[in-house]
Amino acid sequence: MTDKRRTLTIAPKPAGAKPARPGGNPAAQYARPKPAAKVEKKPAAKPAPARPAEPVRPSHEVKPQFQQAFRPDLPSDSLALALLGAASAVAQVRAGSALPPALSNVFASFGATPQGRGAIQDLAYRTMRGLGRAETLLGLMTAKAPDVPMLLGMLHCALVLLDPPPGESAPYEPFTVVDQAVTAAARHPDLAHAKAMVNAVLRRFLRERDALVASALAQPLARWNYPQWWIEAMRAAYPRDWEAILAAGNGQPPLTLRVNTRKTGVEQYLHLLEQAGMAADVVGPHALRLKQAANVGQIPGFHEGLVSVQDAGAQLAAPLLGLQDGMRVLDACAAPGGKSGHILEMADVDLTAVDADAQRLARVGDNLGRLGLSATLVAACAQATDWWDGRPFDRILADVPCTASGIVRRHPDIRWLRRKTDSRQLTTLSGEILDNLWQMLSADGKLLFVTCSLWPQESEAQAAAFAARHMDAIRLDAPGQLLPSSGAGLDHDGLFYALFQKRAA
Ligand SMILES: C[S@@+](CC[C@H](N)C(=O)[O-])C[C@H]1O[C@@H](n2cnc3c(N)ncnc32)[C@H](O)[C@@H]1O
Repeated sequence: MTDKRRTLTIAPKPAGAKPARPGGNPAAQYARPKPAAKVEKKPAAKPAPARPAEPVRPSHEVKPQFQQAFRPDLPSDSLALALLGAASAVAQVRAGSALPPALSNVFASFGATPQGRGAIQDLAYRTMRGLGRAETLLGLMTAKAPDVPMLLGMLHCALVLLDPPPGESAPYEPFTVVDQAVTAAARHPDLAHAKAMVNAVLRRFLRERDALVASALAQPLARWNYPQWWIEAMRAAYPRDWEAILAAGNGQPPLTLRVNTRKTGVEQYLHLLEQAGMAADVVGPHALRLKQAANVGQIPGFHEGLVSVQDAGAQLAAPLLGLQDGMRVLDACAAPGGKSGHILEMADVDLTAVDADAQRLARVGDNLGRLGLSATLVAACAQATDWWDGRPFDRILADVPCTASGIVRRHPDIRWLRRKTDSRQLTTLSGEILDNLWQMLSADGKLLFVTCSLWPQESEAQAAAFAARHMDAIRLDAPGQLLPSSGAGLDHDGLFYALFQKRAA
């Protein structure tokens, strides 16, 4: 099967121009002809040393400009448009963007309707979860992966639809997927040349599905849908649990709510949900897992601040701090403010919320506003002191930046974006943050170190190294490494908690 590459048309040469000679300057053939002018004779200059001949760059070597934002004239609720939107988002992730901003770009450039957004988002997230398997299948059917990002994204998205994960039914009939993928390809400038290839690959997959899937599953990339280095690192870190951890990261995340006990109670809110026809399980002291996902607009009392969306594992942070009214509390990496809100719901404290990202920090203000709570917001780096007034804090929450390897079920793009070396850089930064914050803690005060990482170097090893550096740090009881789990009465992401108290002088 051949993937015919597009060639660029070369601008016509000006009439009368000499044919370009091999070895001439390729740019010269496009230069505007100089007006005829009197030429002043200069004394004869030394002949320039002969330059090595530069070959003319053939047109097929010129990288085409891809049009990932092109919106063809297709019905806004068609699967063809959803395939193109998702393919564009997937292509952006492969180029290094996180999925949420990639989707925002697609929605804006496509002028997507709410229904269209839902379809594009669903397909893009599915593809992130099944990318390793789709990539492996495509590799089995083509000699070389297509180098047009939209084409690659389109084939991955279509294969994910034709090949749902075990136990899940296919969301569309196979012939619909093939028909819509070919229609989409025909209407897009990056794909039109490969319309026949899209058709051939997808039909071949349908014909040879069993053999292709069996062959693909022999490869860890397809079996687990994570990069090879990630699989190996997880296996090394968790020799007993690595398979369950990888599988958990491929599951659908639940929608878990935190009940705002300043405004209502768990039983009372469960009743409100019931009245709205929504069933939920209790998965923590204030945590309710909805049985069916919903938009926040559909959640009773959300806009009035009765509840927030927060994973049950993340809901452990505020209670671990042992808060009391009147305390001075620092949330050092606060945005978007999930844990800040919980802290303020639990006690009347004077909260300072710091985050290095001013845009994300604004979301802390929005979230607290919805809950009817407030804090002092500071856009600053937690490893610096220039923002600190020198007054010690009674409690510090350090929910440090990390690789987020524990929340891949919510952010399935993370595994494809991270590099093996990211962890080392983030560990250095979080070590600096912890050391800096320690001096801001009062004697007897408590610092809670949190990550949403599963890599031990970011979590337990960091906590142990911190304790070794600070002889005045007493390590108190805390959950340590929580592996992602879901089940009856239990459902949380992978998080790490270490709690330290400063020895009184
Ligand atoms: C894990 S998130 C915090 C989540 C938050 N605690 C919550 O519960 O909603 C980490 C945050 O650290 C911020 N951050 C990254 N580097 C930072 C730094 N050097 N100083 C302060 N904040 C930083 C990021 O902008 C991000 O918002």
